[in-house]
Amino acid sequence: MDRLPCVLTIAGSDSGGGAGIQADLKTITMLGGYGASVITALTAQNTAAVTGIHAPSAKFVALQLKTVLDDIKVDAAKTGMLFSAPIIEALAALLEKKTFPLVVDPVCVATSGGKLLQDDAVEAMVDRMFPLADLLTPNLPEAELFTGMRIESREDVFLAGKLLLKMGPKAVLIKGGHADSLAVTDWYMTPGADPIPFMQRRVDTDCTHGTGCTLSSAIATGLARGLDMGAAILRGQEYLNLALRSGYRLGEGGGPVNHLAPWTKERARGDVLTSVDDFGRRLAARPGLRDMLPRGRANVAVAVPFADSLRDVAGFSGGFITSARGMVDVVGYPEFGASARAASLLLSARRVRPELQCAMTLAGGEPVLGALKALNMEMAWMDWEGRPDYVTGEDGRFEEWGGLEALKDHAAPETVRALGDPGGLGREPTVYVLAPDMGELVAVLREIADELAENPDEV
Ligand SMILES: Nc1ncnc2c1ncn2[C@@H]1O[C@H](COP(=O)(O)OP(=O)(O)OP(=O)(O)O)[C@@H](O)[C@H]1O
Ligand SMILES: Cc1ncc(CO)c(N)n1
Repeated sequence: MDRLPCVLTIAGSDSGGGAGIQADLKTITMLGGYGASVITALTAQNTAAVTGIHAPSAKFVALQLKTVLDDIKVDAAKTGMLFSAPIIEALAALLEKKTFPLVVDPVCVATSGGKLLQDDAVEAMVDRMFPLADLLTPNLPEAELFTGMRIESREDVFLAGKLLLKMGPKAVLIKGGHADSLAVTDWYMTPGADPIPFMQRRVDTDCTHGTGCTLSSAIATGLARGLDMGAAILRGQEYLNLALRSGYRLGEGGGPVNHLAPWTKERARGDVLTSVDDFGRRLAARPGLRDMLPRGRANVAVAVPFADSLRDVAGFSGGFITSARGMVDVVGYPEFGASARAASLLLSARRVRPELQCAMTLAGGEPVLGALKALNMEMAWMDWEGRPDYVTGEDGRFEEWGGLEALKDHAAPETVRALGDPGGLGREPTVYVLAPDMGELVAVLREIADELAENPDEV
């Protein structure tokens, strides 16, 4: 086995497990690093509060660092909660000789409000730690504290960044998690260069315990793996965003981000392929589906949890084709990235309805429309005529744009069971049925088939 890149975290322990050393080690492991740790302080903490802090002597904290460095080759490190001036002094004296990149997350206050840096340690943090940082990652309140200025506008962020850079770090990332906007922008600044925005979509959640710790560890792991700073920040943000989207409530306070999210997603891939395969067999075994499927290609799209690209949605490599007798030919094999149209539609629908996991192409002619109506299944229509110029009919681009628009414009998007494409010159009208899981998709198709055949035993 090749050696894993070693990432050292120098931080406090969070007994609740969502932030601090615990978040750091989970992040480092998930992103392919080997995590070593120097514990600066123990916090008695849960999701709601920090109820106590117990710090070892500065000498013992330094002994942990010296002992790790004497034996283990560290490829990158991060600091988090450093707690007191003596601890900072003792660590800095050793870190001055470091040969690896260091990310300094100047943790001051827990998300739940507990103070994690003593007031008289602020100066030591600035004087001793900032000059050692390859990247400093303050959130907005921390940037305000260290610069002594109020940050209310983008210009203020840039000015604060300049002031922080003067304190010695090679680069600064001012995190925007605490600002109030649709996208979250973290501003990356280096001396003499224009600020660079790193944007992610804002996740509507209060499960943000440990976001800062997770991001700084993820960046350090990227650096340890040899990424440059820009790529390490981007990868770190992507990981954090997925972990935020799949966060969950653990106790009374803001829940933790889900560090395991990439693994959960990966593990689901096998199950999704199996379900696509089963679905194809069931469809192929049913005669009389002529009215249900379009004359051209149809496909099924099934997404893994937290899917965010076509690579996360499976279908059949060649889709479905109906023969003149109404038999379905399943073409090819289950594959991720296969069904461009149905998958693009599903991904866009999931932006409004994240619970949707499946979509399937049906014929858009009167029989199916009539059946949907008779079954009281709510439909929304995509607007081929109203599409902007850059939206072509290729590769699912229309479905990606049209599906989102149709759901966004609908008065009650949560009630929509199918999205219609009216078709046009050379385009066959189609309907995409939407479902939260495979069982539901099969049930809906059965209802439609029953309605079409007026025969309760079909499909
Ligand atoms: N709701 C959100 N949606 C998307 N990204 C977010 C959200 N909240 C925070 N982030 C991102 O999380 C990272 C940490 O930002 P934040 O400003 O919350 O740091 P922090 O306050 O140091 O974190 P901590 O809660 O661990 O103290 C940043 O990259 C930020 O953009
Ligand atoms: C130990 C520790 N470090 C950092 C944070 C910041 O979220 C926290 N809550 N607890």
